[in-house]
Amino acid sequence: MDSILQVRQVSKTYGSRQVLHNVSFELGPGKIAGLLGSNGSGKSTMMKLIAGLAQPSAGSISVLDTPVGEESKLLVSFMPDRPLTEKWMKVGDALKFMRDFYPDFDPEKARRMLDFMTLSEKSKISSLSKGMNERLQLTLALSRRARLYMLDEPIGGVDPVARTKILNALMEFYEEDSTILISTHLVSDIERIFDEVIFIKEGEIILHSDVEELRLQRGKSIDELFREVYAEC
Ligand SMILES: Nc1ncnc2c1ncn2[C@@H]1O[C@H](COP(=O)(O)OP(=O)(O)OP(=O)(O)O)[C@@H](O)[C@H]1O
Repeated sequence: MDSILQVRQVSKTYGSRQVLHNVSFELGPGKIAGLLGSNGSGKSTMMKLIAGLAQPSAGSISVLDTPVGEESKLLVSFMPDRPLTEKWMKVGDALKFMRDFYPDFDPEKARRMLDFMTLSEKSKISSLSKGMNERLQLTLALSRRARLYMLDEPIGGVDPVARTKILNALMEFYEEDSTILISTHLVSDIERIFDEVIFIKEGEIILHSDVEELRLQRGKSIDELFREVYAEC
């Protein structure tokens, strides 16, 4: 398998607290993978390390054989769980900001996505609802021509209608040769789009599997399995 992402024996410690324990996994091209875990299991920390926004305490990460650093940031588009945009901006300013910052940002794709999302370039970001803001952040992240997209809780805290819209946009605008890693604990809404899932519990990977194989093997939906595994958390 050609690997897009390689995570090798990564640990992360904050002060005296170890939040990731010897994590290893790989993702191939053209996959949508779910990074699933309950609150505090280490999903955001893992994504920040892959995005190069924090350093592992041990181990190594590479994207398309490029060790995580300045160069790998050009290959990875990251939608963090908190917006990168400033509240004073209008949606159009956010597009300009992205174009100035990232040479691979595609303004045409962003405009098509904004239409799909029923978002106007003239809207002030501070006036957007949480669901609309999530739509904007997803638009900005997916409008880069990256090889790996990472979306941290893209449907967190939004209503079911907005969730469906966000997931439909993801399927509509996803480039099929790229790879997407999506963190969430809201599994039932989103499991239909995953090719594979990674379960992370207390900073350790406890399962990494193809979704179809897992459903066949266990005779359960991913959501049912998730609820079983995290029942005691
Ligand atoms: N900068 C930090 N300093 C100290 N502890 C941190 C820091 N960032 C995260 N943690 C701790 O690391 C653990 C994992 O947090 P993380 O945000 O990665 O989990 P998560 O799975 O994304 O959770 P959630 O679903 O709640 O966002 C938590 O116990 C958190 O308190």
